[in-house]
Amino acid sequence: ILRGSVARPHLKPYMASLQLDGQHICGGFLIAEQWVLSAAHCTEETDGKLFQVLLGAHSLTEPEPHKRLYQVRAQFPHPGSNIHNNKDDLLLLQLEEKAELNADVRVLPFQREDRDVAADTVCEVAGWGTIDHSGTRPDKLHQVERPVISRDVCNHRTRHDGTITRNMMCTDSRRKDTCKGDSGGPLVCGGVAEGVVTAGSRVCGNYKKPAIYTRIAPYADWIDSVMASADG
Ligand SMILES: O=C(O)c1[nH]c2ccc(F)cc2c1NC(=O)[C@H]1C[C@@H]1c1ccccc1
Repeated sequence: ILRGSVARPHLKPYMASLQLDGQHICGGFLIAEQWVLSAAHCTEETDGKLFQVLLGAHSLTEPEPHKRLYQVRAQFPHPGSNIHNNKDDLLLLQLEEKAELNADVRVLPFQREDRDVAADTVCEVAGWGTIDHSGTRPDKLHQVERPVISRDVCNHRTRHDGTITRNMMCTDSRRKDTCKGDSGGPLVCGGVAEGVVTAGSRVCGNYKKPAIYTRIAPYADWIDSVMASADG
């Protein structure tokens, strides 16, 4: 998160850190007791290894009361996701067991109504991604508020030039922005997850390249079917 602030500890109890060998790779969030939603691109360099999912954390390194690392039973990248573009950039992770819910570990509801969030709506996004242009990696969760920009503005020739589909949405990236390591985290508007930070490589903090999110509502049926099928 560029030019945001340290989050209030454990006030975003749905946040997950997707890790490999103890290293934060991407964000994610708890959508059900045994399920975390993230971004499919985050699995690109894992050569088949499964993530571990850290829940209940504020600091990535310090001991905290409800912090717990969960094994993943199975990972389900959206079948339409691919390395060439940001389409269908969603990943469902089934935890090895149901997460123990408490003050620091809670499910975040996601939007099921497929209607665009109005431009200028201020939403918030959090993560353990880079916090400056030198790529400094924070130990504590950071957050930032960002206004939604319309798909037409985001698709302008000088911005994302028509690549933003109706299954995506954008926020203004002037100065304050998401960045590497924040991918997979939720864009929360009015207490509901409306989008997932896409994990395609992208410049951060440049107003010419707004942040891109996968809208969740269009995928509600896919999410429900995967959770129902995998004895979730
Ligand atoms: O965050 C992303 O956009 C993104 N997209 C990817 C695609 C493939 C892929 F193998 C990884 C990623 C990845 N995450 C990262 O590189 C994470 C490792 C870097 C990081 C940055 C800040 C703080 C901690 C760790």
